[in-house]
Amino acid sequence: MPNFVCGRFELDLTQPRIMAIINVTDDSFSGDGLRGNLDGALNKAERALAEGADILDLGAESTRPGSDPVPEQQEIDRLVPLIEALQGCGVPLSVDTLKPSVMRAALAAGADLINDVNGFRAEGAVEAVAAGTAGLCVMHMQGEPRTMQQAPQYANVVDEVGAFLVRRTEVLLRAGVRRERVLLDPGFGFGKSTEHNLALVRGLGALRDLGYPLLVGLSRKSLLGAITGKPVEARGPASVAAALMAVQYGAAIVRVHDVAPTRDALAVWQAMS
Ligand SMILES: Nc1nc2ncc(COP(=O)(O)OP(=O)(O)O)nc2c(=O)[nH]1
Repeated sequence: MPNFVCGRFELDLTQPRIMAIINVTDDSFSGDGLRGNLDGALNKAERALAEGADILDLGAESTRPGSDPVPEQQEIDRLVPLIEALQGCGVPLSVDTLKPSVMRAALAAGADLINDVNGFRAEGAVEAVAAGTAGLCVMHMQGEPRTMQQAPQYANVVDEVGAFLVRRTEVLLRAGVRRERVLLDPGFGFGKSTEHNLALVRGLGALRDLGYPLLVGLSRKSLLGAITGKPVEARGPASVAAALMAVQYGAAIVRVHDVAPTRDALAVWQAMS
């Protein structure tokens, strides 16, 4: 598998990688948002790096079910100082946004990866990222965060998610994006029922066969609450187990809140595989 190209970095994905979630939001579902608190976010980033994070994913707009959009200038004002402060941190800086103007501001500030939960569907999103070498995570979402969990429907969720990801990626490639810059993500919890999410976990191998590295985000999500009955703050062990299963099924990168336990679990997985 060729290295994943993301900005100033090339990531070797022959071993599973950890993307640490750094939310500077008001209302993230996991309650970990740092409300635009730059020092808090920097401390969290430093801890994630010390614990072995391979990528930092910076987000300033919650995309939890039922969430409302954040004004783009507020998103930019929260993200740009953080991106600038983390220059030179030694790992790729990912920015979790679906707004083209925020993508442009993030890239100008030095972001290495754009993580778009909307699959670069917004008007101008493809144009905002096509040039350059930033990594691009194409994620599937059915509907929009505000309403996506009301009644998600699929005839075959793995086939439909896969077809969407291929369509969006082909748009990027036609715009001149090199395939080594692309990650795919099925978007757990983004317009999916528990059954849909479980089918997608078991279907990760089929999505991996599309020919691009997979990014998977299951950490603390409602799927784990449905399985364990635990509230979001008690889903750490389930999140580690889910990350292991995702890697076992073919994920190249896991997006997590808790880096240290995930790092240990992946070390055990690698030693025993
Ligand atoms: N690529 C990708 N990006 C994502 N961004 C946000 C969330 C939601 O999780 P979180 O950031 O913890 O919550 P919130 O969006 O409420 O801040 N999940 C994903 C995901 O599964 N994949």
